[in-house]
Amino acid sequence: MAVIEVRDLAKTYGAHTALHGVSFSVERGEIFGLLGPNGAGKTTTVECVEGLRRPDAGSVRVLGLDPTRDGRRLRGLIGVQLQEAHLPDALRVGEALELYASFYPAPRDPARLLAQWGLQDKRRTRFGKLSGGQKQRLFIALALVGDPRVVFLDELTTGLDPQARRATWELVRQMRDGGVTVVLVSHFMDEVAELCDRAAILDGGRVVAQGTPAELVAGAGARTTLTFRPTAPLDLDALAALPAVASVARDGETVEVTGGDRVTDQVTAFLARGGIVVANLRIHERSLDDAYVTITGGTK
Ligand SMILES: Nc1ncnc2c1ncn2[C@@H]1O[C@H](COP(=O)(O)OP(=O)(O)OP(=O)(O)O)[C@@H](O)[C@H]1O
Repeated sequence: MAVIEVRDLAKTYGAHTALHGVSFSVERGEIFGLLGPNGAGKTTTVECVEGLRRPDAGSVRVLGLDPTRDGRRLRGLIGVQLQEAHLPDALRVGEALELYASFYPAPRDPARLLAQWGLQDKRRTRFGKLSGGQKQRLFIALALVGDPRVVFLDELTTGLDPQARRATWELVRQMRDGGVTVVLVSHFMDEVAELCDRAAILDGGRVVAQGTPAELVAGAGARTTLTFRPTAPLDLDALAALPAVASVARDGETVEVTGGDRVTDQVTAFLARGGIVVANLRIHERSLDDAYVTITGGTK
């Protein structure tokens, strides 16, 4: 069942159209990514879904509720990761969680959340004294304290070291495995490839691609590129006729072949059949990062 259903969402700020009919849906228990370059419309979209912004046209349903009409009820069911500026430096970690817990009818136990997010030793530490990673974990704990069914995470791991990023990803998976639906706004393709079950790429206020990370990669064109230098004459037409090969090009002595899933097997078998030894063989598998650059024209 779709937990979030967005249809033909449109939003204009003065003369500037930020969203031109955005549609996507998020299923229960998914981690869904929203990607796109600066100004693509991610924040506007998420704010319309959260009920913080009123769309000009289109429809949004979250857990069956209309965020513009049923905003109060909806806010009790969703969690939003805050940005840093929203907490005063003097507030202690434990106080922040107790305060946010007091806003909800059936909050999670703050002490358990602190332990779960590795902040039990920081209960009495003031917000201003936390490291970047600890602040991030506190924001996530605050987003979860109301026991939400849908959580919105924005720039989840910005500023975290590689180890802290991986630890955060693991906690987000645990969140999902506990039945929470997660919407993740991100600029990091490795994060999306690692975490998201599905994602939509926004560009210029439109959804330009959506699917699983693997589908996004496959949809952006040839998946694999092989380059090599043959040490004997090579029949390029016969190479191009192999079923998995999409293109063959020669640049000086180097041959570049692109193609689908089986291209590496077919090209190496072809070379072996002809007894052709190659030098400098390189195989590049298209990543989500490559696909994103192709889809959005290179900006992040
Ligand atoms: N309150 C506003 N008033 C006027 N224009 C706005 C307002 N908020 C956003 N915009 C414009 O709408 C477009 C979409 O902005 P939005 O913040 O939704 O993009 P974004 O994808 O979240 O970008 P970023 O990655 O930079 O956060 C941008 O061109 C932005 O300048």
